[in-house]
Amino acid sequence: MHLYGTQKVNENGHLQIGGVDTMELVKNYGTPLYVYDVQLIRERARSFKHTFEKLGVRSQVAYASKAFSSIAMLNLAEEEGLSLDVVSGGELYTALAAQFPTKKIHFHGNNKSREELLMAIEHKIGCVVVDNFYELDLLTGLCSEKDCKMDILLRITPGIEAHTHDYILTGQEDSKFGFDLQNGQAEEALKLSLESDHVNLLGVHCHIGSQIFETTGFVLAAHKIIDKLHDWEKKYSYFPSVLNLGGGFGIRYTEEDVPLAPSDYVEKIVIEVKRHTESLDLPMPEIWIEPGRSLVGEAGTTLYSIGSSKQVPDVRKYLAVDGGMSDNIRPALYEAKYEAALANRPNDAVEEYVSIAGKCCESGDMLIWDLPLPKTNNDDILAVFCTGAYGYSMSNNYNRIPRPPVVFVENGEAQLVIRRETYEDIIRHDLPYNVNVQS
Ligand SMILES: Cc1ncc(COP(=O)(O)O)c(C=O)c1O
Ligand SMILES: N[C@@H](CCCC[NH3+])C(=O)O
Repeated sequence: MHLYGTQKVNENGHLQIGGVDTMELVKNYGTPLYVYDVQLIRERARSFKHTFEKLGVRSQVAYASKAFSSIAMLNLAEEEGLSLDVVSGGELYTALAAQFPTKKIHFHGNNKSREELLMAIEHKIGCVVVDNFYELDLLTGLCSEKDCKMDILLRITPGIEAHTHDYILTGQEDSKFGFDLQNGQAEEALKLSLESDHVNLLGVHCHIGSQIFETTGFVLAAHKIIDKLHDWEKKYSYFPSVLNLGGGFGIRYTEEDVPLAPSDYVEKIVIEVKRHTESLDLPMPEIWIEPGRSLVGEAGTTLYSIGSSKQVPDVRKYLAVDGGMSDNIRPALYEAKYEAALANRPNDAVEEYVSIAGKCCESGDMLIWDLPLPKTNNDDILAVFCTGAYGYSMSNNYNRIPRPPVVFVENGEAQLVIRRETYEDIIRHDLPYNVNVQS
């Protein structure tokens, strides 16, 4: 069993996280339950930040809040000195509710609405990462109406195929995101931005995909962009102050995944960017990155109660838990793999292989295939590891299942930071249909 962060097997023989016995957590908060190891999140954030400091490079490390957005999480991000990437009015609203410093918020998205851009303008956020011509036109129009100027980055698609799942690739030419670097769109966007009195072009952005284990893709993207910036500097006498290389740094879900440490990703990429800019006699831009998964992924564990089981003779045994694709849709969506263990007796010997099913009415609602476990009973608690990124944030109410709560643990203390949804919450927005009422 691989233990993450502060996880250990304690004197009771139970899995402990952040100094708190997971059986205590189950007793106090029930299951399913998302548990976050706060110290591990802090360590990750510090590792990214300190590496930039060590290399003497001006930087911003923006937490990509799509990975897990909640007021408490954003409080933590602020405490650790991170900036913030939001991609919707809802994520921005959460940041405002958390009183996150607005100047450190970057607004992403490939189809920001007029209302969302107005929200960004009204709250004077740090910058908008402009994704397309429609948005550039909309934003300059709104800034003109409001008589203001917004700092922007242009999102560029560098034409890089990173090695990851097709659905989480974003840097290739045939992508819904960004201005294409090869076909002239990026240059056209640059010209329009430089001509506008209502946007201030801070620099360029690219994000090549997610769950990436090598630095080759990042370095290739940076090189392609810097080469183009070199041409543009000669043509337009413009060189950006910011190069944002996005997120996408991989984490360990299973033993098949061998990610680099955050410091290694940063160090390798920054050294290459420095080398390349120097070779072209260009200034070193400020480097921004946007890690999501790598800040929170390994810090999250989901605790489930074990319920029914079914033996398909000579094929497999299914073991069902009290959650599933409603709290972790990644296996169904990406065939994502996870490891798990019994939280109440993690060191017991393996006796069989079982496949962990969710409780949703969907054959594809399987969390883990062929998991080695001791023989289980209904008092057992299954801990699924590494669920901190895109677990809660992609959770849903399929089959009208309430979302589980989230607990932060640190230094032996547990704190509820998102409460469990109730059935009342589930019907909160429903209205009856009364055929006799015309409205
Ligand atoms: C623009 C942008 N930045 C950052 C991220 C965060 O990615 P990850 O969670 O893989 O670090 C994403 C999501 O893939 C993204 O689309
Ligand atoms: N949600 C995805 C990654 C997409 C990231 C957003 N661009 C995942 O769970 O892996």
